[in-house]
Amino acid sequence: MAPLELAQGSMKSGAAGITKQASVPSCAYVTFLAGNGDYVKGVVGLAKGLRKVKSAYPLVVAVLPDVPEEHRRILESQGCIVRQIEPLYPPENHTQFAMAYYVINYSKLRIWEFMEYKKMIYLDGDIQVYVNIDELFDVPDGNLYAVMDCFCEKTWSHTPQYKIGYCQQCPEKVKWPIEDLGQPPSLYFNAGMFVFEPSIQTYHDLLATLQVTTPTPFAEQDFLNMYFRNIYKPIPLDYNLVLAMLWRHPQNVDLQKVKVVHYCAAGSKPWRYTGKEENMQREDIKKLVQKWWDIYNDSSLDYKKPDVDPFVGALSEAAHQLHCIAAPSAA
Ligand SMILES: O=c1ccn([C@@H]2O[C@H](COP(=O)(O)OP(=O)(O)O)[C@@H](O)[C@H]2O)c(=O)[nH]1
Ligand SMILES: OC[C@H]1O[C@H](O[C@@H]2[C@@H](O)[C@H](O)[C@@H](O)[C@H](O)[C@@H]2O)[C@H](O)[C@@H](O)[C@H]1O
Ligand SMILES: [Mn+2]
Repeated sequence: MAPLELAQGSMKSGAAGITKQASVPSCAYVTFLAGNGDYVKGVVGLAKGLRKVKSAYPLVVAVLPDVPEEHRRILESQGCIVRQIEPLYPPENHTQFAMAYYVINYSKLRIWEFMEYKKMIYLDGDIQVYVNIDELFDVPDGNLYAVMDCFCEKTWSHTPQYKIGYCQQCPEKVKWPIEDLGQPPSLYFNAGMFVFEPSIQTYHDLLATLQVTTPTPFAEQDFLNMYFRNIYKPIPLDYNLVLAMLWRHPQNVDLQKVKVVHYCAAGSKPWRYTGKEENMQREDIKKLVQKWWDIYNDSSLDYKKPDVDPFVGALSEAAHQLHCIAAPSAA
């Protein structure tokens, strides 16, 4: 039998007996799930999509307490690591969110507390990964990486940029009138996908800052853009195709190169798709929705628990248990 390979960061015997080796923080994908509705289908699809592209990293699902046990079991049966988080709300205010349900999205901020991971890639549950993006775990530390959003949908009609027809996706088309409106808005990312580093200091500062920040229409997306404006680094839209780009900025999109699709346009959630909303009869939209369903319905992509020889399993469990025992003092 091949020599037993214990789990990384497990116990190694040393001259002075057992010495504890600190476990190395790893990386993971993380998504967010709230409620007992149908978004769980989005997360199952995401888990299967990451498996299809052979990602080397697990998918953690941060679930609010209102996610039912049955949905949690479904996610665990698909190989997800389910972690409950507590809801997080902005200060009381009469803000009109672009979508009323956006208020629950502030709970996403809890993922900064996932300290067992050195770097994580957050993905909305309405995102699908069609090409492996594990390379993003190798980006330099110290920044938040995400794709620039688009200001052209009606959801932006409350903003000055929408009113004058300015969008960061085509800044030359309508120049920002500095003399009238001052500096143009900072580069603004879509918060459906970002690469970040969990940090307990950042987490506590996020929560403290949230409590003294007036909520705005795009809820936690606006807040994250304000908070990380000095360390935000744009990455190519291939990593998060906000669907509206297909009709708002087709010149910026090459579907052959797109790796990640974000089904955030009204009516585009595949598990709710009826084709009735504006733009939903486009051939590219119909193809992308079908592409999502092909993965969701592909049983060959279901998680298969690895077979573990009972002896090996017991030994590795014992090693894991030992890992938690403090090394005897040298004295
Ligand atoms: O009822 C809900 C609403 C939102 N979400 C989660 O919050 C994310 C952000 O919401 P959504 O994607 O609908 O916002 P959009 O990107 O469409 O603006 C979703 O992808 C889900 O991961 C959820 O789990 N349940
Ligand atoms: O809670 C605010 C949400 O704001 C963002 O969605 C918006 C944004 O992308 C707009 O630019 C689009 O016009 C709109 O369709 C889309 O729904 C994030 O995708 C989502 O994760 C979440 O942060
Ligand atoms: Mn989304």
